Formats: sequence, C-alpha cells, structure tokens
Amino acid sequence: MIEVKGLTLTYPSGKGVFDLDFKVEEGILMGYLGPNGAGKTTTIRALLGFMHPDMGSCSIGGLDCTKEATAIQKTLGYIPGEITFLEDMSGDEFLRFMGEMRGTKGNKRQKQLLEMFELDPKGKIRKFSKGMKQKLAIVTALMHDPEVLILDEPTSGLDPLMQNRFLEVMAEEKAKGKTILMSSHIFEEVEKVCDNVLIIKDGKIVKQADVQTLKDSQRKGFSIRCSEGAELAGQLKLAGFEASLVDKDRLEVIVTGENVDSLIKTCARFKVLAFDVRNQSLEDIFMQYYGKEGR
Ligand SMILES: Nc1ncnc2c1ncn2[C@@H]1O[C@H](COP(=O)(O)OP(=O)(O)OP(=O)(O)O)[C@@H](O)[C@H]1O
Repeated sequence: MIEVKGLTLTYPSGKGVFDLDFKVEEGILMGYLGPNGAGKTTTIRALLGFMHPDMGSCSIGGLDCTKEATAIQKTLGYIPGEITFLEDMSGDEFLRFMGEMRGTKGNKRQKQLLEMFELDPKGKIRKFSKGMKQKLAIVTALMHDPEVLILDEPTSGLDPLMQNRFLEVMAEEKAKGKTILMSSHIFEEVEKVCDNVLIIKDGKIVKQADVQTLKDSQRKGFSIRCSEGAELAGQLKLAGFEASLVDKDRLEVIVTGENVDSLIKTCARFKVLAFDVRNQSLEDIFMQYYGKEGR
C-alpha cells in the first residue's frame, strides 16, 4: 500500500505540494490528475525518496519513503516523467545492467515485455525514437515484477496501439494485486483503467473519488431553444437550475440527479422550439477541477 499523510514539500519559490493525504491499496490503480505544474511529479519525487518532505510522511508497503528508499526500490517499478538513460549504452546493455543491479538478469518477463511492446533493444539508446525510449522505460519498470508501480505519464510518446497495449498490461497487473499510482493527462485512459482518481491543483488535492461514483454523478446538459429565452432562463433559475442564456433564444441548462421532471414542467409553460440532451462526459467532470474557477 502507498500511504501519504499530511505531505508538504515546498520549493524555495513557495510552490510545491501542501498537506496531501491519500492511500492506494493493493489491487487498485489510482489515477493522479491535475493541470501542468499542479504537483504530481513533486509528489512522486517524495514517494521515491528523491526529495524529503518539510512536513508529513509517505510510506510504501509500510516502509518510510525518506528513511528506507533503498529497500523500497527493490519492490518498486517506476516510470519517470522525463526519461534520461545512459545514452551511450545499447538498450540490451541497459536492461542487463538494470537486471544485474536488481539481481534479476535475463528473466522471462523481460523477454515477454519486449515482445509485447515490439521493442528491439539492440542499438544505442541515443538513436532510439521517443516512443522506443518510453517502451524501454516501461520494460525496465515492469521486468522485475514489482509489487508497486509509480508511473509518471507512462504512455507519453506511445502510438495509440501501444497505449492500448500498455493499458491492457496495467489491467493485468491490477488483477495480480499490484498497487499502482499513475499520473496522466489523458482522461480517456484514466476512464478506461483507473479505479480511483486523485485530482491535484496548485499543490492541493481538490478531489478524490472512485471513477464509478464520478460516472454516476454525471450531470446532464440540455440545450433548449425557446422564443422567450430570457424569461425561461429566469424561471429555471428560480426553480433552482443552473441555466445560462447563450443566445437570445437558446439556453444551456445543467441538471443533476432526478430533476428532469421539474425541468420539463417548467419548460412546458413556454413555446419550446428545440430540446436537446447533452450527456456530460467524464472529461467535462475532470475539467471542472482544472480551470481557474475550479474548486
Ligand atoms: N526543481 C524545482 N525547483 C523549483 N520549483 C519546482 C521544481 N520542480 C517543480 N517546481 C514547481 O513546483 C510546482 C509543481 O511542479 P510539478 O513538476 O510537481 O508539477 P506536475 O503536476 O508534475 O506538472 P506537469 O503536468 O507539467 O508535469 C510547479 O509550480 C513547478 O514550477
């Protein structure tokens, strides 16, 4: 299990992460979302023991990330956001080097992963494409069958086929009971594979929920055309709806839960020219937390 308690880590500029609290249990894939500069990589740096918290603590498998970072590394697979390899090595030299460091050289899983991600590791890493380097990072993170995976934008640079393959592998890892924290900017992949999401903004967690609950709370949007648009918008606001006039005869209304009946009854008092439903996507929900006005 990954456990973060009151974690605060500040850079000299005053930016950083503040009082973070969350847990990732075994068999759970937690998506870590947030706009650029929100604090995802900083959190990951603390989990890996690369940076020490000013306050609070974090642990992996009961081991303190600051004091027992070396022991943690043995059970951890990590994909960094910015990958830097020993570029003068060839891909297979690098994999051998990592295997020797971990005492797992030439294993079956490594071969399987290379085949799965269609990566030929021969040749200098310097000459690898961005996608090939990403695949090498994925193989390196998974080849020793670690219990915990910490992944900073793991599909960045992968083509759509390989992105999907990666998500399939994550679903398998989850089924094996692995604990996974994955930062991502791709809502679609979060929706496909994550159980829970954590949204961070300006260094603070603004939302923590399971994906199913978020889906269930999806609000419905209605686009309504009415010759007396302003009057209808006024009546809908009085009835407690979020209604905005986007044109003199067109308004957008957001409805949560069971309020559709009340919406229709209010609209029935007017001459409605068109009535269209727009289901809110999970992406719309996430975006509420991204913008300036996000909570
Ligand atoms: N080494 C550093 N020194 C000073 N400030 C830093 C450093 N690294 C990050 N920051 C600042 O801390 C904040 C959080 O950055 P972080 O890299 O954790 O964000 P992120 O959520 O990973 O962003 P992205 O999605 O762009 O990768 C940002 O304001 C950033 O400018």
